[in-house]
Amino acid sequence: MAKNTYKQDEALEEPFDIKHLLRASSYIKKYMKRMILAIVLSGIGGAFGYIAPMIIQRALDIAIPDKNMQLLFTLVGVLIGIYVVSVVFTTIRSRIMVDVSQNIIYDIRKDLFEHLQELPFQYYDDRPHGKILIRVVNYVNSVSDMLSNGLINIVLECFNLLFIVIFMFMVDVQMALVVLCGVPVLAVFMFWIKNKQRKAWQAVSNKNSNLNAYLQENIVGARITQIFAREDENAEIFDELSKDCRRTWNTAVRYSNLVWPGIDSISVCVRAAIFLFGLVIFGQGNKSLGTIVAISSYASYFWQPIMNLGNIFNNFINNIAYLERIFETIDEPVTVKDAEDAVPMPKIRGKVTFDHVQFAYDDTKTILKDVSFTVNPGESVALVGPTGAGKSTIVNLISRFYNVNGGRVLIDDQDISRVTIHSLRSQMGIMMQDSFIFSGTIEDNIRYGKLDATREEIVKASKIVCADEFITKMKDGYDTEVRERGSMLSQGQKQLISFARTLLSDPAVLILDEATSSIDVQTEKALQTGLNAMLEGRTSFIIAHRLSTIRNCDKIMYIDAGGIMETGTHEELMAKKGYYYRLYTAQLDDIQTAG
Ligand SMILES: Nc1ncnc2c1ncn2[C@@H]1O[C@H](COP(=O)(O)OP(=O)(O)OP(=O)(O)O)[C@@H](O)[C@H]1O
Repeated sequence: MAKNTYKQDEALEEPFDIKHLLRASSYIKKYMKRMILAIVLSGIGGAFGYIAPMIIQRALDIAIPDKNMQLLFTLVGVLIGIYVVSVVFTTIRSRIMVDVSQNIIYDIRKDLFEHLQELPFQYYDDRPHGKILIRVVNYVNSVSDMLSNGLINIVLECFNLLFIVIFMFMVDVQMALVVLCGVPVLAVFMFWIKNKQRKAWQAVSNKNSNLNAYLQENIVGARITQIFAREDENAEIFDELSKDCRRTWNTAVRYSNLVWPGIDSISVCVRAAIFLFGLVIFGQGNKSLGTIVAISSYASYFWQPIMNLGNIFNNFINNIAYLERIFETIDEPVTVKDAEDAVPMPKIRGKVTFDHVQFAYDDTKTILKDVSFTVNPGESVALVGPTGAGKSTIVNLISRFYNVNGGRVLIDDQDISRVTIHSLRSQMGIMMQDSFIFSGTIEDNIRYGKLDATREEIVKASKIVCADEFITKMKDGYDTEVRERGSMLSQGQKQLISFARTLLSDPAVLILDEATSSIDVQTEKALQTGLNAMLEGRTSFIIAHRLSTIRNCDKIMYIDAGGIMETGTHEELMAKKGYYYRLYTAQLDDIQTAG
């Protein structure tokens, strides 16, 4: 997906490209045997069904006029037998196909999800998440139906058509030709209506995708909407997007509603022609009543497969576009990935070096220009500076969430682009300002840091970071269910849980990006002991706007204008009376004024 917003339709009207279908065949290969069995069962069931009009013809032309009851009962028995076989075979086929289709959905979703998990931050920065969701949920459903039922139905409908034509010719060649005269008329009508229908349904799909993107954005931003009382404006946008959905849906349904009346009209004309030709033009008495009834039945069957093939063709065109979108996502380059000769990162001691690092998120602006520094194992470093200076960018590069554009980031003198990402990140503890809480219990959330941790280890970590006190006050303690995103917890509580989670993972390098911003001063003071215990023996990078919290760090780096403007301890930088001094005193002044 190119960069996109909820206001932009996705390009779905692609020229039919067989390569997507060929690629998709990898998803159906392992279910081929079952699909062939389904085709055979349906073929047999269908063929049996088409014998019925011939049996009725015999009943009307022979058994009833001759009053041959034995023949009549035999024919009725055969009819019932045909019906039973058709039903049994069709039911088995349906079961097989439901199973195959669900397996294909599972396989494609698995590939998509695994890939989405590997995609770099940048991918998610550039796209509405609602549109990513619609690919994984709706498009995959639709495509899997095409790959399973769609492909089988093409084969079956072609067989159906063939059977019907053969049986019609077996009943009467002249009358069969009369029926076939309706085909060109039907073909023109189908071509016109299906083209309209396809475009109309693509528009529906696009508008739904836009609505989904906007809805998702609004659910996440519901609090901000209410804070800024933006409900009316948002409702208006939502209203417009909903109207687009309604309008496109109505148009699509209007075309769909034209299909059956159109086909019915052609079918009625053909059947009228059957009676006209059968009873008048070919001469009275030349065609038996049974022949006319049988041909008329076949003629009514005849349109169904043609109509179904038209629908399948339409679905194919739409689904090929969906397939392309799915493959586009699967092919989205994982720009941050293991090098081919990547080796596992040995146990980290904690020396972190930036060696002439250059970095830009995009072509518009260089964020870090030739940044170099070294942090020794066990040192704590605070990154300070104005907003947007590049502090978070620096810590994101240490964990290799982005690749550097120039220079190297080294840990223990090892270039981190040469080690496996998993071995690197699994030794890092990263705490962001927005502490993400998953649905589940508090214990589950803390255990996220170490999946095999015991309850004792969890409680111990919580005690160190001062989370135990508020957790044990809750009715169910560590077993308290926190709803999605931890909506029942305060920001500070979420951060404390996050601290416990990080401590449990026992990282060699610790990154705290505004991690204590939501914790009240009192708790922060209490937490400081825990925090000190946490920092002990680990290299740590701390970003904090509240400068009082980083005074004791071994080193403070003042970041601005794409580089490090000052480095030193709190005392050194205060004595220097430079950038840090001004920032610190300004903050002190603010506190005193507020006090
Ligand atoms: N995903 C992104 N894509 C493009 N530009 C980005 C992205 N993330 C950050 N930036 C830009 O990079 C610059 C540095 O951002 P960064 O988040 O590192 O600043 P910061 O010093 O941590 O700021 P703050 O103190 O406000 O958190 C900013 O100008 C920001 O606009």
